Amino acid sequence: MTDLKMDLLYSRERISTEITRLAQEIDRDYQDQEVLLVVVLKGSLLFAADLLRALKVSASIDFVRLASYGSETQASGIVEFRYNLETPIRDRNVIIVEDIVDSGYTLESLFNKLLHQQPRSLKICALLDKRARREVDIEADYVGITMEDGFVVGYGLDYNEKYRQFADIYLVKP
Ligand SMILES: O=P(O)(O)OC[C@H]1O[C@H](OP(=O)(O)OP(=O)(O)O)[C@H](O)[C@@H]1O
Ligand code: HPA
Ligand SMILES: [Mg+2]
Repeated sequence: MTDLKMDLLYSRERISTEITRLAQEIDRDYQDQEVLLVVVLKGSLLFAADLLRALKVSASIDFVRLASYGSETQASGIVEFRYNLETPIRDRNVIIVEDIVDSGYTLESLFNKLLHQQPRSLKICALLDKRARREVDIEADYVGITMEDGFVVGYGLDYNEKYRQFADIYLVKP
């Protein structure tokens, strides 16, 4: 049961189709190389698991925990690093895995931090791209779905820590 009003926006089938395509693009770009997926917890958990399973290229995985939204639907602009990578990324092909790019603050701070550690390459793979709300100049290299404005939940995305468990993505009604 939910206490928010919401409409189905992207079905599990649509999500799966986009992830298959993203994995094909990554496989093509990194033929005969290895990649390290840097997964931004918590929201990207389900996306990263499905993307990892869809990849054919040799892939490792590590995690960072960033948070800026808390119980709000607007970016606070303050990105908190709650825990960090275990893996040294120097000379690695790093792909940041994000569930959603919204204001861009989260990705901007992570991207700059990782860039300082001198990876061989650094790319961004985002399931959802909400361009309407962008406040900083950052773009994902691999984008699942470019969406309209609106707050979404499900498939890892939360409102106040709830609804991450839904297999589909829903648009919260205002
Ligand atoms: O582009 P931005 O405006 O920075 O928003 C995107 C980020 O916000 C959400 O994380 P949140 O802070 O809610 O943490 P969570 O992943 O634990 O839910 C989302 O999962 C992205 O990481
Ligand atoms: O639309 C959203 N839903 C959930 N979390 C988010 N973090 C940024 N934008 C969103
Ligand atoms: Mg959140």
